[in-house]
Amino acid sequence: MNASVLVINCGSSSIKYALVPSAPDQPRLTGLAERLGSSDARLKGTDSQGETFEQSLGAADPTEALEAILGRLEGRLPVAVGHRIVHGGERFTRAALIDDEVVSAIEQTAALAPLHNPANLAGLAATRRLFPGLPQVAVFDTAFHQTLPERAYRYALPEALYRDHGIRRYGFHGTSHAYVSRRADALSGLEGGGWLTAHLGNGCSTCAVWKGKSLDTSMGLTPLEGLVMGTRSGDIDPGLHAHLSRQLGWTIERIYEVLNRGSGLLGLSGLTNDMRELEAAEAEGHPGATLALEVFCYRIAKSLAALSCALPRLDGLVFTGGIGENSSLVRERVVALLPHFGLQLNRTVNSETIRGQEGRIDAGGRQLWVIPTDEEGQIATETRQRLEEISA
Ligand SMILES: Nc1ncnc2c1ncn2[C@@H]1O[C@H](COP(=O)(O)OP(=O)(O)O)[C@@H](O)[C@H]1O
Ligand SMILES: CC(=O)OP(=O)(O)O
Ligand SMILES: [Mg+2]
Repeated sequence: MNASVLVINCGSSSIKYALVPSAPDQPRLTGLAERLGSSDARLKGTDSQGETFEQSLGAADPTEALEAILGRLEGRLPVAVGHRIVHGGERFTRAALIDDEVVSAIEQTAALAPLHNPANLAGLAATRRLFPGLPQVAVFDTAFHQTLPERAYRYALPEALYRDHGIRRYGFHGTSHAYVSRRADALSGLEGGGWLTAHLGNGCSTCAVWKGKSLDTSMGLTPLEGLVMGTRSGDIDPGLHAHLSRQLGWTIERIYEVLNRGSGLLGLSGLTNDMRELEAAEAEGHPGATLALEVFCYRIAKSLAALSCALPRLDGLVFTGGIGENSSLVRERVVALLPHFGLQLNRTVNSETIRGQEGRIDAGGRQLWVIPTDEEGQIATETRQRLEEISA
């Protein structure tokens, strides 16, 4: 199919979009409508000349924001829309063409991802209204991890909670882990290697990939499990909820809010969830920033070491996401915590590797890669593949 796919990632207060042409050398149109739900929503983006723009959207709802996005596509109408849907439960092991039945199946998983799925569904409903004639495809964060073996996806909880309520580990960021592990296979010349991938953005997760399949990952039932993230705690003692409730009288809503939005790098540092600011603050001697960085890197290394058990053979480690792609400091500290893995960092290349570039940063031993993720490109690819299979 030789035409553009419009990729929509609809969050609780923002819509990210990308118009992805089939030819990689053609420019993408990308942007972000943010602060939706406030009276001061804004649309920012980049046009085909690479010029940035910003416009006010007032008190726009998702439909109005999508209409404004359409106005920025420079008349290049897409042939299909690909939606990022965070939770696909056990039902979706791959991308799905959207119809009423698929929408109702996604609605049923909404309880498992209350932060993400309702917003994804609102975007889906608005785009279906705006583009009634276009095929729309749902691409799930969870689908890539549906290859996890049962020993990796089950919690040690009563069986009925799994059987009757779907309580299990699902994993997220699947489009990113799938994309960067495939690139690592291609760049290394290893067909179907054993990779540990670390997606470090605002949300952070690790994954063990063997012959192109996810065998384990750090996120679980929800995107809160696992690593320390920008504002999310990652792993905590499951006894914490009862303790906070009994000792401090906290409600479940308050605990949820603190673990999701007040913890992680922000909570530890008492300063910010932004890695750039933390690095600058640490350099100036801010103790909270130093601690946040230390815990962040240690937990990544610990998670990678644990996930290595899932792999028959470890060929190397891949860093991606805003932090993984840009922070040479975080990469250096994580690698330094894994000396027994036979990892040797090429410090010069590591500190010179810049955003937007793929690069190998080891000095021998197991491979170390920085690979910029491309969730939008991967969603467009899976959208095209699904439509080609259906029309074949
Ligand atoms: N040059 C940089 N150095 C260190 N961290 C960076 C740099 N650029 C971006 N980051 C960090 O990347 C994180 C955001 O990652 P990103 O993948 O863009 O987020 P999202 O998950 O929202 O897509 C932030 O913590 C930000 O500070
Ligand atoms: C699932 C998840 O954590 O997504 P994000 O990183 O976009 O918040
Ligand atoms: Mg992200």
